[in-house]
Amino acid sequence: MASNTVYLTEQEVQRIRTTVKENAKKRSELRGNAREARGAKDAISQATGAALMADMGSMTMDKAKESIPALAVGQPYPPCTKSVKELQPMKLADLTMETHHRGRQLSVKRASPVVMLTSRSWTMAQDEAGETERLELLLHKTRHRKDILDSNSTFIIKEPYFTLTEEGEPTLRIDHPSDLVVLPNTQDAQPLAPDAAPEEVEKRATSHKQKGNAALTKGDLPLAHASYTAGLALAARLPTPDLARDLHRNRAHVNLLLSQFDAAEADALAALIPSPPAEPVSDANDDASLRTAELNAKCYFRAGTAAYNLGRFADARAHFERQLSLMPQDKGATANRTRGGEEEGAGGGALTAVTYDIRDDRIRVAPVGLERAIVERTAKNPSLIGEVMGLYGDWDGGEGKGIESTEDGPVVDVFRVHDIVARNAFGAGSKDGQGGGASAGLWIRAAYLNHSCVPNAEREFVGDLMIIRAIKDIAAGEEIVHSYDESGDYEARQQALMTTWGFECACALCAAEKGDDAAVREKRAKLVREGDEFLKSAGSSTNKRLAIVKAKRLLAAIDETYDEKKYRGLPRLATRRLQQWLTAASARR
Ligand SMILES: C[S@@+](CC[C@H](N)C(=O)[O-])C[C@H]1O[C@@H](n2cnc3c(N)ncnc32)[C@H](O)[C@@H]1O
Repeated sequence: MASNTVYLTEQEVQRIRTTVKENAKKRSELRGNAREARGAKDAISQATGAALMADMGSMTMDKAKESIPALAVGQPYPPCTKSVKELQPMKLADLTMETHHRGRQLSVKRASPVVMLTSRSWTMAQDEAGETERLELLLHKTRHRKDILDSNSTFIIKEPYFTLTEEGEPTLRIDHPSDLVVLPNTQDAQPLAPDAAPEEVEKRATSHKQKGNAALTKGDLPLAHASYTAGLALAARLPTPDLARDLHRNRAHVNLLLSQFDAAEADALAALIPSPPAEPVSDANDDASLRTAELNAKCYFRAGTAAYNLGRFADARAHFERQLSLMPQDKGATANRTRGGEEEGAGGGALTAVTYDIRDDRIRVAPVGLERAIVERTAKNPSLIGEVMGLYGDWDGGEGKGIESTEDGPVVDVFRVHDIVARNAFGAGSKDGQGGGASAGLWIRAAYLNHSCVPNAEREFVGDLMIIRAIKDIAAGEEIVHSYDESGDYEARQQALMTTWGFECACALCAAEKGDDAAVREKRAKLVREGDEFLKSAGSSTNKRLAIVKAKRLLAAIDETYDEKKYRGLPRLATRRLQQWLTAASARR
């Protein structure tokens, strides 16, 4: 994104820098020190008070204060790449300061209310030995729109990281969602004997299905999903597949609602009834085949919706075509089919944060809502992980590089997502990505396009649909390039490209501008600034004729700074905005 530099006062910048650096120093000095035990009673009452304050704050003005969180970034570490089974259990008493306890796992339960803040939530947790410690979850603190910590389940923390909060308080801190495993609440599960009679198995599986349906009606999607899954485990033991198909079909629907599109498509296809042959139903008396066609059409609709949301438009179209061929009279199917072929950006989440990156000492505004949406979407849909993680980012994942799952589920490195978003996201609704992080999105295919100041393509948006449009003839095999930053001022452009994307542009235009005399460049930059000032006031000018004369004069002055021969065939970016204004103003006259 071109405009992710935030304008803070020098004092504020210094304060953020100093705090983050001092914290980093303090943390490194404490590394390896033994943890100090906490008094359970005090710890719990501290969390209870803070939770109350946070709740009250969320209803009052304090929310605004927390709604732009400040986050220190640039000290990435990989997520745990082992399964819980492969890790050695440890106790809270074994924790040492500023340590990633590699190869270990910690089992705790929540012992206090959850303090829910915008970018993080925390609680006091207790292990079996009765020790208490603070546990904090960053950014990715919700699952199924519910705070993960707000649960009575057992939490397994994989390779726990024990550190200090920004305020200097010791805490267990979880950045990668996959480092926290929430054990299902198995209290009421009574396993069925392996040799139970099929009637008994069917009865139990049906009861899970009914429980799932009831949960779905109430909107309790996680419970509906768990119930259908429990039902499926039993239905697999039955001699006939009908109940399993029903459960798959229902779970496909829940998976769609949970944005688990990989699983939704797999469920929908597993629910297909293979016979009678998939033909249009012509004989209305044939109830059984009509019912089969209806059910299969439903499956194809769910599979199509899933594929569409995964950005696999050809597959989505194929599924919708099948739905349509089974139920030609179904108008919904026709509408769905026409949607296949649209491009989609993974938008979502207007939350922004001020970040201080320790690596380059810079303060930026990061669209952390987008990061969170991408982490959630990829973690729920593992088929997308490779595509997203293949994009360019500074942190390559370290030891976790290329690892997309463990036995416990998908693994998404949040630090890599952060860096990828910084280098690859664009703001929808404006060509240059200006407009802050609120409407930012990651368009995976477009993100593979490189920059040139002499582009052969431009991006445009229709809603969240990004269109890459050729602006000149492009030969077969020629690289398609667009401009990340169209600033007419060479220095400003180079600075934006370096700050946001980390490279120095070496295109023909930059080579020519770099070769210009410093005095010429300064003169041009000064005229561009003058032009910008002029454009700001030109709209309100009462004497249009005079304004046009002035614009033409400025344009001629900028033009003069370009050497005719050297700039032959190259765009004169510094003149662009004035040119555009003049064209529009002349047309209006
Ligand atoms: C949006 S990505 C473009 C795709 C990227 N090249 C890749 O392979 O994933 C932006 C990154 O590509 C590189 N890049 C893009 N245009 C470039 C150019 N003209 N010169 C050098 N590096 C460029 C920079 O590293 C930049 O941070």
